[in-house]
Amino acid sequence: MATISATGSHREPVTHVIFDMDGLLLDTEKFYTEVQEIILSRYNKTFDWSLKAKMMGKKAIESARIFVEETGLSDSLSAEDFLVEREEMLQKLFPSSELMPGASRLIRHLHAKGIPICVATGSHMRHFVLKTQRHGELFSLMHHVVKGDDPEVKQGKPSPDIFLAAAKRFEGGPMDSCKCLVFEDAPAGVLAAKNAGMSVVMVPDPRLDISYHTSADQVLSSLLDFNPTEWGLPPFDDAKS
Ligand SMILES: O=P(O)(O)OC[C@@H](O)CO
Ligand SMILES: [Mg+2]
Repeated sequence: MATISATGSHREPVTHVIFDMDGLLLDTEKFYTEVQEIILSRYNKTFDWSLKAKMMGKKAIESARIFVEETGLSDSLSAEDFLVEREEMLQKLFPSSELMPGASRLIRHLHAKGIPICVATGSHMRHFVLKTQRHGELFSLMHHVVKGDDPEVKQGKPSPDIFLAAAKRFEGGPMDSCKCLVFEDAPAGVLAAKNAGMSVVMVPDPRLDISYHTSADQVLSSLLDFNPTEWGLPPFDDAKS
């Protein structure tokens, strides 16, 4: 089934699109999960999706603090040391990052139709470069990319900072928030988009608790299920009428 839920039945037509990156365009959330499971196993603890839900989409140091606190490890492992340990493993994994289903099709479609598109990711510059190194041509279609270590992003998601900065940098910006559609996979990202006054399509991992779906305007199981015309955007050329 394409649409899991559509909590906001009234859809504002949009003119600009902002994409999250990790877990939405790129299948990189699995790398974070993998290394966090390895680190926790050293302490005979297990990683679960309730903790994952709190960490994903956030700036590295913010999610590291959540990790050590929620797992009760803060006395033996600082957030900073956790990041150092995680980093060594992540750096080897990121260059093999693959696209999520439907990401290439949707980006190419919107770009071809002249819809301004950009990326707003909690990832900092160094990680962004590693993750996108096999996808340079696709990411070059973005009008701009706002990263987590951008000076304008004072606070990570769920703060609206990153999406407001993204809306500002479009041609003729700042764009009206209500004209911007955000695609997100993370609960913190969905809240950040809503805090910025934008519409948001959530494409969550199926392991995420469905209680996190309620803030999104639409919830899809894949980017392949997105119907641009529902949002006032041009239809896919191969769309069936
Ligand atoms: O904002 P995104 O692109 O999901 O990046 C966050 C990332 O650093 C890991 O969750
Ligand atoms: Mg994400």
